[in-house]
Amino acid sequence: MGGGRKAYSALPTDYKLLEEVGCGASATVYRAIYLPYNEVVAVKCLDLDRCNSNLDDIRREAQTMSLIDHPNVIRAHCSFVVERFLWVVMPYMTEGSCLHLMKVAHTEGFEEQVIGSVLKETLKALEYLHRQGHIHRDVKAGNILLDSTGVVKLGDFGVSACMFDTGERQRSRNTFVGTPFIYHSLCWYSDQFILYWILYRVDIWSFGITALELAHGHAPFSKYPPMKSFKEMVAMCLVKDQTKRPTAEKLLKHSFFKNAKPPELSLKSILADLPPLWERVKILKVCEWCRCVEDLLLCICLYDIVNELNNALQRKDAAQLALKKMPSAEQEALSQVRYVGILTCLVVFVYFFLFLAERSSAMISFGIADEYALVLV
Ligand SMILES: Nc1ncnc2c1ncn2[C@@H]1O[C@H](COP(=O)(O)OP(=O)(O)OP(=O)(O)O)[C@@H](O)[C@H]1O
Repeated sequence: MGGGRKAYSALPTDYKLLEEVGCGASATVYRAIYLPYNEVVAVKCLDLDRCNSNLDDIRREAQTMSLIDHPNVIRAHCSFVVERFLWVVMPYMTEGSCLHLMKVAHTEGFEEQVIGSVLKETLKALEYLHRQGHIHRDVKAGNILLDSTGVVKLGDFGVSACMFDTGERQRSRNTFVGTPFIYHSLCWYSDQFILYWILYRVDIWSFGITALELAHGHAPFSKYPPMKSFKEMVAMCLVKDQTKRPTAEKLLKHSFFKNAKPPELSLKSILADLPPLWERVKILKVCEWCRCVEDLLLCICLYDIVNELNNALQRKDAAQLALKKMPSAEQEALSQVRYVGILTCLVVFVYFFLFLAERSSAMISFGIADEYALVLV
């Protein structure tokens, strides 16, 4: 590897996998030690059996990822196949993704200052990628990684996104991502340039959605009334007509980013007093498990209620047969009482269901808060 970059070997025995620090649709990410340098790295293990792309496509994407050279974009040190997994070795980002952080400790989203810094760094990454002819296509809070010194990097570029792409999307990825430099020069001389010009703006749309994601729960336009510039910036990204969306370069000049603090200052507030990343992953897993148990209990409850209603109806039918001998006024009164009973049951059932549905959606935040308190104790 040239350009003064450190070389990393493709020997799995040179890496000691430690704790799991993240899990995506097709991959698990581990904190690891690269033994020859005694350096902490992240190893993303992609399950090739769960991927749609062939190995050559995946290799090419990983190679593209290793050509990236920008402080705000995660670059792969190297990648190689180990049994049915592709290992992608990359710098370890001690605080994980923004999504992760929000789930564990900022369920209401981040404050304006933090959002401004994180988004500005992300935008710098996008501006670089677009200038190089790349389209990220998977901009989201789960792919914005942070470290304890306030470094922000856009991750997951060109590897996991391609895994599930098929048809047009896959073709366009191969065209625009697989051969960026040649393509970039060629497209200046062809109609395809127009296509490229439009396509990269999908990243701007996702960027707008990511901005809302980071502010989620904040009701961003109410809790912080002065966020007018934020609102305006997001609205610019979420214009339906792609040609009217701004470029990353233009967005960077927006007043919302002009006032953004450097991340090493603003991120301190959200990173303070948290357990290490791998502990947080465990907490989230426990919460996920609790949610599954709650769902299971809900199913059992519903099953019992439906069973009970069924039995009640059967009892009613049996009683009606017996009542045929009774005088009609008495029959009427009794059946009215039964109908009221069944109706009450149904109303209780609906209320109970709504209550549990609401609880189970709120559960993850409460669960995390409780678990987190336990860890801190
Ligand atoms: N270099 C890294 N350092 C530290 N943590 C990481 C690193 N890369 C990924 N992670 C953590 O692992 C999680 C899963 O990573 P991955 O890239 O597979 O996730 P994803 O993009 O959220 O999933 P998907 O592939 O389904 O889109 C991330 O959300 C992040 O918390």
